[in-house]
Amino acid sequence: MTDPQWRVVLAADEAGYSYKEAIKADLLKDPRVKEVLDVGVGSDTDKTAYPHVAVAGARKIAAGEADRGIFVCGTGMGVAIAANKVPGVRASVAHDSFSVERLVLSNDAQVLTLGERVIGKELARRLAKEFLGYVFDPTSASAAKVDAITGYETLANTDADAAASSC
Ligand SMILES: O=C[C@H](O)[C@H](O)COP(=O)(O)O
Repeated sequence: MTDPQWRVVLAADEAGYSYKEAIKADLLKDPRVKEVLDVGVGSDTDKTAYPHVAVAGARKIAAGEADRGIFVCGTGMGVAIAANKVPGVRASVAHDSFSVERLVLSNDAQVLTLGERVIGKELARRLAKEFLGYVFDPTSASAAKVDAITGYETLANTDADAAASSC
């Protein structure tokens, strides 16, 4: 068995809480996982809106405190959109095995998002497990495309800085 490699951050709103907890229980038994960070919510009655937990989780990755994230909301879409606002973070919903594979191998995404109101719990658990089985190859043909995403991000940030300083 290889040494545990993944520090995984989990996030969910109230609509995704149940799946987050199921995935957390799986990760805590997964020999590939060395640390699980949970940025909330802490109960299915916590009304914290999905952008706040998604950005908190994405910031853990941007800060180098976590390698991967698995974020859950009703659809998986809101947490993905919010997580992608954090520079350096690539997140997407993926509800089938092929998409999960390509999310890592094509897009070098650090964050998988899932929709508790869209797919069944057993599929969500399986996809979370599969997500940790892929590692991006920086020598692959996909690397230049991911670099292009990052290039646009840098440009956008520069524009944002310029706009902010002009008003
Ligand atoms: O994308 C948003 C999520 O599905 C969230 O859990 C529910 O958001 P809503 O209450 O705005 O539909």
